[in-house]
Amino acid sequence: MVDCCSAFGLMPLSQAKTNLLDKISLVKDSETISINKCMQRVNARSISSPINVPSHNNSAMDGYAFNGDFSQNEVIPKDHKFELIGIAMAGSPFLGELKPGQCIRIMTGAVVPDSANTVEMQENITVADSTVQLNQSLKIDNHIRKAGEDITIGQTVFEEGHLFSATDVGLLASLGVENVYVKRRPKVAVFSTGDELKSAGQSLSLGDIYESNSHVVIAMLEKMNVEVIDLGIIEDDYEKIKQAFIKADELADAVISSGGVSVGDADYTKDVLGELGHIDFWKIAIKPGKPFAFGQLPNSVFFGLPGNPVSATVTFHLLGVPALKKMMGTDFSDPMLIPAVTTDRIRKRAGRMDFQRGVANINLNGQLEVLPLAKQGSGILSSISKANCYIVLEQSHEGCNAGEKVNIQLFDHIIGR
Ligand SMILES: Nc1nc2c(c(=O)[nH]1)N[C@H]1C(S)=C(S)[C@@H](COP(=O)(O)OP(=O)(O)OC[C@H]3O[C@@H](n4cnc5c(N)ncnc54)[C@H](O)[C@@H]3O)O[C@H]1N2
Ligand code: MOO
Repeated sequence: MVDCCSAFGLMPLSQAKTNLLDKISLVKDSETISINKCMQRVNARSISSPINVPSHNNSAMDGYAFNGDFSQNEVIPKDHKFELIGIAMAGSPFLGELKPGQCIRIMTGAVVPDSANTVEMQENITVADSTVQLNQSLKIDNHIRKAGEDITIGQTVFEEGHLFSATDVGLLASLGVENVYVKRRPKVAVFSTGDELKSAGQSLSLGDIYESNSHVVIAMLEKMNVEVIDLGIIEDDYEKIKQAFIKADELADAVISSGGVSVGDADYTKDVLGELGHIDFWKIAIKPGKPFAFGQLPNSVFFGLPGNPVSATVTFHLLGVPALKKMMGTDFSDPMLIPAVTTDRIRKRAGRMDFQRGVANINLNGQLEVLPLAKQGSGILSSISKANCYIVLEQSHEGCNAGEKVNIQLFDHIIGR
């Protein structure tokens, strides 16, 4: 049976995504870099811990470490007194041995000697001369951070394919790791097509607009930490667009253009793609973003984003991001769909899967709600700039009233940490 969309030449998003991802291969090379440069880079070799973290039992508080007699029951009673025999600072351990009934002064992070079996914070202690008295009863192992309780020596800390975050950099540093072996950054060439497109600083004649799609795409590519090759604005001229394709294909693993993928008289993108390479598909059953084109060039894969700014952003999010993540060698699974209640009526006709722009937040009842933004046109860049999520409406969805449940996808879950 032919579904409504393939009858009109529109491919369902899931099928488009599967087709596209099948054609994406992982960048081959890897390199060694400093951990300080590894944010948003993909780990190319599993990393195991060279040490225990923490490497020694240490105190979680400024206070006193005791050798308490826990043989009767597991609590030392309030008012119990200990003899104070020394001090342990972070970086200056106490090297003696505590006998039962003895204690030492200890600072947060200092080694708890093997001969101490519990720690109390100084607020719960009374000290007079060399005697330390408990203001409340004390349990064994209190406030001791055990060696290896976070990570044990030899434990795998990062699998191959892990995308490093800022806190991962800290974790690597805490293990004494200086360098990591990571996948090469994919090279991505970007250009925009259109006679009407001008750059900031240029004056606008009637019909001209300031070009924005490459700025959005490049900003998102930089967030993904891929290598960007900015080829600028190309006029609506078949030969010039062809030359841009050839140059981009020579330089990059992936080429992303915007504009010229519809049916207008100056929409040359897919014709050039067909001449130089192969069109895998064109037109998908989504709104916005229907005329997206995907194909292959001799050395690279090609993503033809539609010119309308919201359509370009949506198609980059839905298809460009997972493809590049796959190329980078990291997780490219779909971002979470989260149920939320719409605060307003949503209009939609059955046919295309719709990615409306919304603002999600937790209301006073603790419920996740989403406001569908009023202006949903595919040229309204300010709406997507205001939004923090997509309201994801399946192809057959026919709109709904305020108070009904819809699914959302948070932008932060799409483009990553
Ligand atoms: N007869 C039909 N016309 C259109 C259809 C259709 O199915 N039949 N589809 C519409 C849809 S949906 C979209 S989306 C657009 C996509 O068209 P193109 O990819 O060919 O894009 P352009 O025509 O070049 O531009 C569309 C629009 O976006 C502005 N634009 C283009 N590039 C940029 C840029 N880099 N920065 C900012 N704005 C840009 C451009 O000025 C136009 O206003 O086609 C519909 N038409
Ligand atoms: O798909 Mo177009 O992107 O609806 O404006």
